[in-house]
Amino acid sequence: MLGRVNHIAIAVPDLNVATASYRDTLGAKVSQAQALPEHGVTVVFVELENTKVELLEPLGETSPIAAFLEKNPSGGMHHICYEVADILAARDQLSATGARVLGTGEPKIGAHGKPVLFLHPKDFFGTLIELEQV
Ligand SMILES: CC[C@H](C(=O)O)C(=O)SCCNC(=O)CCNC(=O)[C@H](O)C(C)(C)COP(=O)(O)OP(=O)(O)OC[C@H]1O[C@@H](n2cnc3c(N)ncnc32)[C@H](O)[C@@H]1OP(=O)(O)O
Ligand SMILES: [Co+2]
Repeated sequence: MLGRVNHIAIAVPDLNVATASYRDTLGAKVSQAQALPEHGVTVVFVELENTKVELLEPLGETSPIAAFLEKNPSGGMHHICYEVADILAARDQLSATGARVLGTGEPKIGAHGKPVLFLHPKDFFGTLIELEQV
């Protein structure tokens, strides 16, 4: 079911500080910040040769990363995003095994303009998984 790692996400308390650190200290290529109100986050992508790192800052009162940052105030690794060829087939296959698909269960359009879904971290060894259809 799984294809490539599309990105690894890090929740950060201050996106400007984190972006400057990746750009100026680590010498990485970084994207412009993108606000995604439907997802409750603002994102910057760090573009690497073999994958991307997604820096996430909470946006709005009901951000899904707010509780995570309360528990990890200096930030932390938040999720890993795997590519899948058919997100609805992946969802149905996973649901049949008892894995919890988060939210309504219907894919939303993610930061790359493609359908995404999230799987509960308690079902995958403490790691929140995002699936992105490519
Ligand atoms: C789509 C735009 C962009 C993109 O790439 O295109 C993004 O990636 S947006 C990313 C932000 N969106 C999401 O994270 C959506 C999915 N997340 C959720 O639905 C929630 O955050 C959820 C269900 C993972 C946790 O929410 P909840 O309100 O239940 O928070 P709790 O603090 O009560 O957590 C319950 C339990 O899970 C542990 N937990 C929470 N988050 C994580 C995590 N990121 N990694 C590992 N574990 C996590 C938390 O510690 C609690 O454990 P407990 O043992 O009970 O303390
Ligand atoms: Co993501």
